Amino acid sequence: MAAAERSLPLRGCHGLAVRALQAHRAIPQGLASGAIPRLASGAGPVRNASGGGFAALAAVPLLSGTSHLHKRRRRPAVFRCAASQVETKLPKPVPVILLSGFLGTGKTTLLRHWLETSTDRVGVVVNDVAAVNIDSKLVQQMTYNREGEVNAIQLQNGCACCSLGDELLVSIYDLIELGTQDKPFSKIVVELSGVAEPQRVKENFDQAKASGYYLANGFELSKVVTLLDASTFCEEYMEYQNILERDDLVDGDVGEMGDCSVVELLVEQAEAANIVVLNKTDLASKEQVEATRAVVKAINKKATVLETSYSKVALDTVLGEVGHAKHEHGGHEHGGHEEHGHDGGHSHASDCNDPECTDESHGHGHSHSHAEDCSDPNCSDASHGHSHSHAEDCDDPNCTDPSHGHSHSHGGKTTAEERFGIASFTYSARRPFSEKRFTEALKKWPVPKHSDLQLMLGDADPDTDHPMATVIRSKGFCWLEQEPSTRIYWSHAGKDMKLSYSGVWWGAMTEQQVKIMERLSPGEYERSQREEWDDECGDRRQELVFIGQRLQEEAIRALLDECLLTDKEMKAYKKRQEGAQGEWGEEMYQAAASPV
Ligand SMILES: Nc1nc2c(ncn2[C@@H]2O[C@H](COP(=O)(O)OP(=O)(O)OP(=O)(O)O)[C@@H](O)[C@H]2O)c(=O)[nH]1
Repeated sequence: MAAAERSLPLRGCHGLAVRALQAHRAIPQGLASGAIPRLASGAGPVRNASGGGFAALAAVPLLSGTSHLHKRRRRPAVFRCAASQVETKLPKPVPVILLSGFLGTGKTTLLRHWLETSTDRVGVVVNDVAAVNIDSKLVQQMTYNREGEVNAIQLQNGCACCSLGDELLVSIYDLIELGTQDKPFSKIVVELSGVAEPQRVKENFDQAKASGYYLANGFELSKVVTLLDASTFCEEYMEYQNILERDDLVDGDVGEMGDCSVVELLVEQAEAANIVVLNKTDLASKEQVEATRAVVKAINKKATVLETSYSKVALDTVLGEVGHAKHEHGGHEHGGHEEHGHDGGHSHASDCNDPECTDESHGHGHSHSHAEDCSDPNCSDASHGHSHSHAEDCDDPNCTDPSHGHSHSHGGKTTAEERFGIASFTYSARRPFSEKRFTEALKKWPVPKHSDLQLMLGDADPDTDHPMATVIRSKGFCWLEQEPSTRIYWSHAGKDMKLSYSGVWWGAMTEQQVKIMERLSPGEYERSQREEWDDECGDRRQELVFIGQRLQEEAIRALLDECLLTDKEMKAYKKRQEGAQGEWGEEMYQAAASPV
């Protein structure tokens, strides 16, 4: 084994768990090499070295935050038809679970747990606030469930307000279409970004359904699950109260108001949930967990509250917990679980005679068909046809109908930036960090740090003015001088930072190793070559996303740039690496080389 290379952990390449390896062995060949669905042709060239077109598709980003696919798919209003006209021909709607929670609360951990343990085929949409979707790169490896069936993953980056409108519907619609090519998905899980407001997403779904928008057919919103960090939630919630009481801040300092709004977002996410998961109980005291539970109950008394660490909540528990997502309207509420009757005192078959009611699940004796255009200029009922085509942009600034075209009109800002002052940027570089300077830079950052690596990160002399002090969440991959083959995962959320092994860079493998790993993670090598490759470094890189308020982007960039090897150091590094590539631990060979 090369001196610089530590033994390869059996946890696997690119985070692939041994369990996933076993699941993969059970995959029928025919399934792994299934036909490439029609959808693929619209998603750009899909090539797959392993011949597993379907599997490769699972790892291909079908949406990347731009609206090109959405624009291509927009059809004029004439294609819309009332739900009642097509209802009878549709198969059972696929339940959709919205997974929400503030930055770093454990959503991806939960999603990975579900994908690892699921015996059904699950469709996944991963939305991330930053331009680089780190979460999707972690989830993409979970291509197969325990039965060897292919899951499918769609990616979405960017503006929660806009892209979670009809682009989210497009993603779900595409997954449902994909399900018709093979075994349908038993459920679809949407991991919302940490700054998304689930209530807005629910409203978008409701409106799209009500309007009979074709993209909304085939699924139903089943649950909203919100994760909270039990170790930090209360403190943040209490801080909100304190700041509000301080007139000096409320009146004068708009910047500080941004801090208040983060808490508003936490509250909104808890409010919209059917199930609230108090996660990270291992980091919380008993009092913190109890206090969090009490606050959540005060915010949302109908939600079921679960406690766990490392997001160990069974998917079946979530699905079995309540029937349908909570619908609220007017003065009466359709409860999520025990109160859930979905009949607000009248049958759906009969007409509701509440003139104020806009709930599409009630019968209403409206005077025109949904297929026709409504000519009332003041009508805001999304279930009525309105006069502009989906192919065109709607210019009503107040319109929230997801079936209408809306250009991104935030002047380049996302809602997270506008409402909460939360921005993000990605730091990228193609040089390793000097271990010494990297360690020094992190030491002064005033958050507790953990590491699987042998780095001395203890926070001696923490600097409260550290450039990273305003970062709420940071994550991504890094490349260290002393770990030339190992992809290192950097994950920091609130008051916790960890560096862990995340497999081996593709660029550090021999040809034979690549072949073995491709069998475990079909399509991943190709994807990496397409998206992450550099002739000299392969996929080795620094790729770190920083999310926070009043981010000191320049200072963070300068700090990390300082950690990169200098030209002289780089020369010495390359010399050391010559001929150092390629040895694996025996156990890795044994696991990977077993017949599929
Ligand atoms: N100690 C501890 N760490 C946890 C727990 N759950 C998740 N983590 C860690 O917290 C970090 C963030 O977890 P993720 O699952 O990526 O969080 P997320 O909500 O998907 O993050 P964003 O998508 O960026 O909002 C990772 O380093 C996880 O390993 C937990 O219960 N206890």
